[in-house]
Amino acid sequence: MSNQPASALLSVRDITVRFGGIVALDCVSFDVPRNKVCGLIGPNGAGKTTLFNCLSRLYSYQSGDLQFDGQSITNTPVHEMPRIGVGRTFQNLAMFKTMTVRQNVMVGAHSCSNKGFIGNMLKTPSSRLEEKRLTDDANALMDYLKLSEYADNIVGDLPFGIQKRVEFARALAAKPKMLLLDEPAAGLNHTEMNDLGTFIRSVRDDMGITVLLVEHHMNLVMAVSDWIVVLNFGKKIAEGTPEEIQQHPEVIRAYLGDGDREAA
Ligand SMILES: Nc1ncnc2c1ncn2[C@@H]1O[C@H](COP(=O)(O)OP(=O)(O)OP(=O)(O)O)[C@@H](O)[C@H]1O
Repeated sequence: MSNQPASALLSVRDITVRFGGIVALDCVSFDVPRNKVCGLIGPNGAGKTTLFNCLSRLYSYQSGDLQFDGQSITNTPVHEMPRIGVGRTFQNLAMFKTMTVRQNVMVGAHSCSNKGFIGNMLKTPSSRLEEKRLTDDANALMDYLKLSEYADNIVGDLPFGIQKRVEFARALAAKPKMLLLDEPAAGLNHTEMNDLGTFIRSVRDDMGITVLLVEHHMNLVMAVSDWIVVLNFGKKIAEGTPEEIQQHPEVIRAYLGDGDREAA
């Protein structure tokens, strides 16, 4: 294996976000290397979701730049994000709950399709071919995520853990280069959490997808991350390997230190 550092797929450069008087992100910079799992952690209110929302282009930042695959995405509209290769899941599942599993996965697939509305409407030969390719890909993904038996079930009728897998399938159907996972372990039982760890690693290893993971379950973050970035009160306080982060004095203080602060 080469000793060269992996090139960054995402570069976060001096991002600052203010909400009135609150500085949610204060000049935050870090790189996410290609084909790695990067954990983004920090206590409540540290700025993790705000950063995810900047990356998804749901929030604007007052200063700084986000470079994805060598290009600034500062002016990229939110609807373009799937097409440039950024996929995302949400804390509160974002899906069409009255549609079937298959229909949800096809929505994800269509979000990166290059066939326009007119081509699809007129059913041109090339749009029919494209539709077949998307359907085949969706079937393969449902297979991969063990969802085939639920393909024609309404999503809202399925147990929570399966709905989560549908959300992953929908995000993966758009063939992202990077997947943003926002607290994917929330609400999962122990077995589902173990399956999630396996899934995150396989997304990296089998599909070559880079993952940025916001998660409060430290065991999961430490088990799956190649690199971890720590925020506290909107500032980056540390980054490193899971081993380095677990021993980092400022990280330990951030998680355990409220008592010290009050005592001071
Ligand atoms: N839309 C908003 N309007 C005003 N303040 C906001 C908004 N979004 C976030 N904030 C504030 O910005 C700060 C960072 O919040 P953020 O939700 O990004 O933290 P977080 O690390 O994701 O926290 P948690 O782990 O609790 O989800 C907090 O002080 C929060 O109250």
